[in-house]
Amino acid sequence: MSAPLICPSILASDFARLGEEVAALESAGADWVHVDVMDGHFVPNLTIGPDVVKALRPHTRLPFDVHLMVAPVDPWLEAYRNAGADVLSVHPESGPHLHRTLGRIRELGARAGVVLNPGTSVGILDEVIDLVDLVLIMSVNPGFGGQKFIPASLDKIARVRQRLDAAGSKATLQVDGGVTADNAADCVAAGADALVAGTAVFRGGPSTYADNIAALKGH
Ligand SMILES: O=C(CO)[C@H](O)[C@H](O)COP(=O)(O)O
Ligand SMILES: [Co+2]
Repeated sequence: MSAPLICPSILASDFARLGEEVAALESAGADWVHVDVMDGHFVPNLTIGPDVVKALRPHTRLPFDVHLMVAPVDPWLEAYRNAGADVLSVHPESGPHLHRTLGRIRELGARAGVVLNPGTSVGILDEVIDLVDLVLIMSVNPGFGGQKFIPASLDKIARVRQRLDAAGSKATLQVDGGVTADNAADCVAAGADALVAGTAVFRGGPSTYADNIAALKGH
């Protein structure tokens, strides 16, 4: 089993020092920077606009993995891509047309991700599997960091892994929400390739980031 990609969510970072925080993640061994975009409408929280992503871009060479919790999402794709997003992930419920949205993300030259909420069936994947470069399984309901991992997510990871393998898809399987060093290995054993973690990376301050990331990788 190879080590998972670790994608720290800057939702849990010090917003007063965001540039330094993303630079510190790179030195600490992170693989991607996960950016949670919330609109106060699709989810009950308001976070990071494209201008902030653009301002962060010169501070790290790590890919920006942008998780869009915005409805409607289509009007924002280009702005986040131009700001420096490498992956753009969308929720089917943020609509209105998932198939068109995923195609548009690829047209913009980004990797296209689809996000499955805890209450969203994995069946929707079958309809768009050829259009996705990443599947993000939410292991909490979206909107806030610091929530508890929903144990049933492990079975869902395994079911999505099976579907991706059966279809010959090389899409990355990512898990987001309540991921810690205690459940990371279970997520990987179930088939995850990439783990998002906010609280588990940032909670001890910058001197702990490298150890926290290593622990999530299983070292
Ligand atoms: O998408 C998210 C919430 O909607 C965040 O990425 C997620 O909650 C990460 O934070 P933590 O690791 O603290 O749970
Ligand atoms: Co997220």
